[in-house]
Amino acid sequence: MGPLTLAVFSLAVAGLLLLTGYVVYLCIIYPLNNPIRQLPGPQSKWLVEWRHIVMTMDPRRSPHTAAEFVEKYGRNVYIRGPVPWDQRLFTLDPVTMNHVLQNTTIYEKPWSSRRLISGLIGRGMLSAEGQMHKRQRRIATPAFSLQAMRALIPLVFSRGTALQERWMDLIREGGAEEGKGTVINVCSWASRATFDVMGAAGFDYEFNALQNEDNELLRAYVDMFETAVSRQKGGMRAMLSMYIPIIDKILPNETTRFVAKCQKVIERVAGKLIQEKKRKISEAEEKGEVYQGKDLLSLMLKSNAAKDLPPDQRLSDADLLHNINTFMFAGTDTTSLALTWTLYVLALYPSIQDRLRAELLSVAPAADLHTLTNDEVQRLYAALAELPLLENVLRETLRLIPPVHSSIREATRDDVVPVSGPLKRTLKDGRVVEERVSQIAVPKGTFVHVPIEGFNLDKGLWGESAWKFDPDRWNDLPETIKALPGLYQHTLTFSAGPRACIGVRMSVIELKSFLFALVTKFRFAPDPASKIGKANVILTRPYVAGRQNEGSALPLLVTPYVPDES
Ligand code: HEM
Repeated sequence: MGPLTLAVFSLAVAGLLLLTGYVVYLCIIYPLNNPIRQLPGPQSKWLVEWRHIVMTMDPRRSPHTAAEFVEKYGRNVYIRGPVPWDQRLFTLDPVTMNHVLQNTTIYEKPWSSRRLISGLIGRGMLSAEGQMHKRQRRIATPAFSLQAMRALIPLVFSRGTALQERWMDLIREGGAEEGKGTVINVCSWASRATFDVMGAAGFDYEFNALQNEDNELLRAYVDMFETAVSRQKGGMRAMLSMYIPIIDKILPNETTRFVAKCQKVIERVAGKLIQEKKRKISEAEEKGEVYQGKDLLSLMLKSNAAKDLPPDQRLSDADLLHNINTFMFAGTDTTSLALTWTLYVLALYPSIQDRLRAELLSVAPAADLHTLTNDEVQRLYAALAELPLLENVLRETLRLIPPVHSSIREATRDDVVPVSGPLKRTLKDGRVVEERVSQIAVPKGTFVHVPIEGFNLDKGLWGESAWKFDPDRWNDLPETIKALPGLYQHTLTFSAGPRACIGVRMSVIELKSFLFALVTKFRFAPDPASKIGKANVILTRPYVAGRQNEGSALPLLVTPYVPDES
């Protein structure tokens, strides 16, 4: 063996030893020494552990799991993620949760989930951390102000009216007899409508998804997001790509090639839109005018060009494009699923549906929606915003079926988190004892599971009826609720703290406007041929039992509402 070969060999051996040492540390030493393991929790004996994730994240099981955890182990529980170094704190303690969600410099989104998002839509607000995130959020905040959102109301209403008209067409085309309806997959239509809203409101672009789904940019977004959804269901390769992302580069498969193709289309078409917008803004400036664009992109470009913004705080065109992608990803299916689930619960509770319709009709203008002027639409929305049952129905559906089921954070340094009550510990002989402590140690690298649905459905906080749809509960909330963290009505549906949803106002406007357009024109009833189940595939989606492989669907019997029938 020559000296060069020997050196290469020695280096390779040293590298292998280092790698083995690191793997041993990650898989054995770090997990065994993490004090989080002292907390009680379900057993785990395996190197690769999926059961805890399934128990806590599958919406068919998760409410039972959370209730059982609180009963058996208390509100701070140790669970395992899929890999041994994924040591998780599962907390249903509002004080602990508040600490984690407020302290965004300590608790970040884990590298693996950020990579997954950024690999798809780039480094927008959803996946950025630290200064980069702050910069993006600062530039975007004015675009989501109350005033900016109000300006979008007529645009949102026009898409609600278009959806109403499309459903009327479907009922006519279905050849339903007078007074009879047809079965409509409300899930896919709600999704098309929210894509149209986001195209127009996000970057002044008409997808025309309610007319057909052929638009090149629409197809790129829809196909790319669907690939992400199907990947969530997907086996060993998906897991390997999550933890060892370079695999996608070295061994691209059909999925990675397909996503790259969609990204190219988005870069080309949406990239051109950004350039056109910039041109329009500077043309207006040259004429001494202010460009009047009301869409999120125009408003972000304006705040990005503000004279008092230091140059190192400005976003590049790539950052802007990634944030447009982020709004498409974070703002379309979330809202369409919220609408879908609301129509579903209204179908299950016809008396509440009737009460809601009566309330909506009490503010309905005599003229058809599409004939209203912008001012009339604004007045109509102002009246809708004051309706108590509409507000309660929305709060209650968003509480009961939050589209984002749960989230996750990782401690980027050692921390101690406050806890509100005694901790339970399971002794070796199986006895459970309670210990009075005010905080627990959370070492760097520990994951914190954020059970959004878990908090929203907690019977200890919301009372025995927590799992039931009861919009009237909002007229008389228990005191325990008012101390809960949450951006929206004491629920975690839109998360909490500096990383909470930026689009909450926009989605409420969409949901109220769409509910007005749909519930005043149609009656909704369950489709007797379809049993609906829930699954958490990135978001909590409806599926028809036995037909899960056809994708997310929620067929409802939709019948035109005839005003004098009740
Ligand atoms: C019913 C509808 C919606 C729900 C339930 C929802 C829920 C959420 C939740 C739970 C988060 C936090 C995610 C996490 O911590 O992992 C979030 C973040 C976010 N949402 Fe929404 N969202 C909705 C609509 C929208 C809309 C309409 C937009 C934009 C147009 C939007 C844009 C965003 C963005 C950009 C973030 C990241 C914020 C940040 O990290 O600073 N969302 N959303």
